[in-house]
Amino acid sequence: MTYDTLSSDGFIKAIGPADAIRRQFSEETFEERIDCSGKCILPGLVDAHTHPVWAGERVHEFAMKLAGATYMDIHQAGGGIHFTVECTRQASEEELFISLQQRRLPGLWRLQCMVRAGTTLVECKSGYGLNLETELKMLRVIERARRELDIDISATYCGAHSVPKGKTATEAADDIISNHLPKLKALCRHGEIHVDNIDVFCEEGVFDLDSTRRILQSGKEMGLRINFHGDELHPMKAAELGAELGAQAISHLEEVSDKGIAAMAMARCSAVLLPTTAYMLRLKQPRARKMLDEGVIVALGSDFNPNAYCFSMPMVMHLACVNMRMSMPEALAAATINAAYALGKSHTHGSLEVGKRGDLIIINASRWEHLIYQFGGHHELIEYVIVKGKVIYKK
Ligand SMILES: N=CN[C@@H](CCC(=O)O)C(=O)O
Ligand SMILES: [Zn+2]
Repeated sequence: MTYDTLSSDGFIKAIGPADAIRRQFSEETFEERIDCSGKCILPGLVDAHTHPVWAGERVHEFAMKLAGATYMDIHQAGGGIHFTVECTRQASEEELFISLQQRRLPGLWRLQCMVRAGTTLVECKSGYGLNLETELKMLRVIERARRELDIDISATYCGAHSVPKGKTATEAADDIISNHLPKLKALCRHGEIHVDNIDVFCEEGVFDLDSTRRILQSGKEMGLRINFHGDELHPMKAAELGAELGAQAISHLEEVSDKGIAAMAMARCSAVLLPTTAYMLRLKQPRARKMLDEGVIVALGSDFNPNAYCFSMPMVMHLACVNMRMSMPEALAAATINAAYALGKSHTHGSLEVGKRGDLIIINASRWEHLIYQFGGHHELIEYVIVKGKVIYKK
């Protein structure tokens, strides 16, 4: 039996057997009809964690890591996030925007690459400015992308991505709370930018638990959803903190404690797992199975950033299955409805249901599992990417 989905004004109007849909809508005219015989229709993929706005290359660091340097070795030597911060501070707003959407420079057309890999909703973080001026520049670039591009965006303020040179974590937290957040609030109120989530990199040598708590609490008080980096390289009790603060999501969690997992399940705080990073940095894998068994809402993200350079949610799902032992249905749910949950959008995004957004992909395979099974094969498989009923990519 074949099923048709039909969208009107960007929302799914009906789903059902092709014959019934044809009968029901025989009087209607359509902009486009797509014959999907022998193909699969899936919800558009949702990427719950990315850092797509930055300038400067870090390909040289990949070689350093292959030679044995750890993420923190490079960070503490002034590379990593610090290097990207320097380059991003120097880049103009236009240069940063171009890196998101045009093919001008090799390797830099990031959101379009994500769309080609099936992503229809993506979380985008600031966090390579650290000072107010550059954080706002990044948020304006994200806002412009939100208005001008078809891909749907959830915007995250991540001014606490690293402690700026010359400041302690406490001083950086004070600056964020007293200067960044009030400015952000004013700009959001005037509709100049739109920010959905607040993020902190809670990690040994970056933001400690107390500074993380203060920043997240202040963000929450101004109406932002808490969605932060925690328990990645060291156990920080970030999961316990997130559950206590009512966080919507915590990312990474390679080092989460048993108590943290239980607390997240209880608090309905989702875990955004990032298989590319664990793979790239040869970290221990997050305990996806235990999280799933205990009822945590497990989502996936590409973590696209200069450290983990991957646009592709199909590859992320493949890594989640092989390295984190998730089943293919679990990985698909994590890259669609659960990722939408992590962004507070599961009521409108992340599944094909009448009344929800018409965000979908059509793959040229008779079984949907091919999208995960064919590692790196998504360019061949994905024929259409549709956002709000509009074809935004056609192979
Ligand atoms: N862990 C912190 N932030 C990023 C890495 C950012 C960078 O290295 O530029 C992450 O999620 O992996
Ligand atoms: Zn990240």
